[in-house]
Amino acid sequence: MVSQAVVGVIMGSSSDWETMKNACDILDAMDIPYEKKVISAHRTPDLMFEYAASARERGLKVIIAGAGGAAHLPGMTAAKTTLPVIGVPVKSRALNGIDSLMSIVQMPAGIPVATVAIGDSGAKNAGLLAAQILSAFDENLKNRLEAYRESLADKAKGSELE
Ligand SMILES: Nc1c(C(=O)O)ncn1[C@@H]1O[C@H](COP(=O)(O)O)[C@@H](O)[C@H]1O
Repeated sequence: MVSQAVVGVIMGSSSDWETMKNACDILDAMDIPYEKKVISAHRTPDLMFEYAASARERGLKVIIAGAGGAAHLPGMTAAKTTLPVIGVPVKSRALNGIDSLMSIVQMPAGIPVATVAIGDSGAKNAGLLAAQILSAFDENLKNRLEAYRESLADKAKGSELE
């Protein structure tokens, strides 16, 4: 049986997948059911509106939205839902993702997007943030997150320098 998705991972283009895969890898590792889709505020605006407007009633709890360049997807998604939206600035070819970051982070007061860092690490942290939000209501997930943190600490303590 496929579990009901609680996280929606959306991205402006299939070219964002290499970055956004990092968020999905974390969700897989944390055993969190999610769905992933290409949705664009620019190229498929009606689909974007419909997706965001129906997200809560379809059972989603958090949305992770990644986009590059003129990255309107996270903010426009946030405008159409009161679910938490985590924005991932995808590294753009022309401006290295600074454009994506500025587009996503500078939301007007009232419509927040929780913005992470540019690129792969940001996407990974978006997955972790989604997990941490859900863990406020899920003891087992909290335990998995604690085990993950312990593995990070063990790795750091085991670091060898030349
Ligand atoms: N920023 C957006 C939006 C949006 O914000 O709605 N839709 C697509 N894009 C971005 O355009 C970049 C180039 O896309 P292509 O590689 O398809 O040309 C991608 O990083 C995508 O997120």
